Amino acid sequence: MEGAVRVQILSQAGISEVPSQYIQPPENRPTPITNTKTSLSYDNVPAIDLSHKEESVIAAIQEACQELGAFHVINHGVPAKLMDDLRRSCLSFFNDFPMEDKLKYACQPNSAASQGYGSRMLVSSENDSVLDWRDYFDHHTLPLSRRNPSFWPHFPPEYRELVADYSDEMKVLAQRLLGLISESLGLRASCIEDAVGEFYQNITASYYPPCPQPELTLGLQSHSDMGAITLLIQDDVGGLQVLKDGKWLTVHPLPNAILVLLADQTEIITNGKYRSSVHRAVTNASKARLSVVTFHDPAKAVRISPASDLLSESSPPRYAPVVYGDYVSSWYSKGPDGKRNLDALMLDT
Ligand SMILES: O=C(O)CCC(=O)C(=O)O
Ligand SMILES: [Fe+2]
Repeated sequence: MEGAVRVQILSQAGISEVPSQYIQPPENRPTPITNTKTSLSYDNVPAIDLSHKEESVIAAIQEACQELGAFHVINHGVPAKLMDDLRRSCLSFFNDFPMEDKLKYACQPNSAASQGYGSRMLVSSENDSVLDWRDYFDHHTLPLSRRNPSFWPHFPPEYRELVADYSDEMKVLAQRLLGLISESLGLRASCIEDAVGEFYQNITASYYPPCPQPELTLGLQSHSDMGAITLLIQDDVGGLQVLKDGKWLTVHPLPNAILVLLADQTEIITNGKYRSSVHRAVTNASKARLSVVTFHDPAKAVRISPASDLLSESSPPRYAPVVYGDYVSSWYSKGPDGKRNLDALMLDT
C-alpha cells in the first residue's frame, strides 16, 4: 500500500541489486525470455480475427477458451489511434512528470483497490513479503456513477478524455466477446453478461521500470483476474506470460491486437468448462514496459453461480455460489498466489 516507494524511484537510482523485498523465492523466479520468436510458445496465443464469419469466430473462441483462456483479437473495431494515444499518454504520465506531481494522485493508504497512483496491491502486511516490480495507476471507469475524471491525471492534457473514450470502447468489446463466448458454449448470447450484470470496469495502467535483476523478480506475480473478462494492451517490450500445463508461455506483443483473458467469474459461470487464465509479468534490465488492462467485474452484491443451462444430473455444479464482494475480500486477504481463491470454491464432484 501507499507510503510505499514507487519502483521507478529505485530504478532511476541506478541500484545494481534489488532490495530483498522484491526477491522471489526460487520456485517463482522467471526463466530469461529470449527475444527470438522461435520458441514453441510463439504460436500458442491464437489471434482471432473478429471480422471473419461469426461461425468461424465462435469456433476459434471455443478452442482458445478450452486450451488457454487467453487469446488475441484483431479487427476488433477499437480505433488503433485511440489505443496508441492512450498508451502514449499513460507512458508520459509515468515518464515525463515530476514524482511530486504524480504523488498528488496517490492511492489512499490502507484501502484495497483504491483508485490512483500506487505500487503495492495488497493492504495486509502478511502478504507483502515479496513485492512486485511495478507501479500503476488504477482508474474507476464504469458504471458512470463511479467515473470521476478529476481523480485521474490532468497531465498530459489529453489523458482524461482518452481514458473515458477507451473505457466506452472496451465496454462494447467486452459485451461482444461475452456474447461470443456464451454462444461458443451453446448458451444464448446474453447468458454470461446477464449473470455478471452491469459492468464494474476498472482500467489499470501498469508501468514496469527496468529492473537490475530481472532473473530474481516479477513485475506482477502469478494470479488470475477476479472478475469476468479482462482486455489487455501492451507495448512492444513484452513481458506478459500465461500458464499452460504448468509452463509459462510468453505473450509476444502483436501490433493493434487486444489480448482477452478469461477471469474467475467466467470460470464459475461456465462451470469450469472454461478456466480463467493464470498469468504474470516479468521484467527486463533495459526497457520500461507499459500495459493497460481493462477489468470487467460484477457489482459487489451480485451472486455468481454456474449457469443453470450448463447443469444436469451428469454435469453437476463444480463451484459453490459466491457473492462477488465476498470473493474480492477473500482475494485481498489471501493474496493472488495463482488461483488459490477460486480453488477454495471448488466442490468435490
Ligand atoms: O502488465 C501485464 O501485462 C499484466 C497485468 C495484469 O495481469 C493485471 O493487472 O492484472
Ligand atoms: Fe491480471
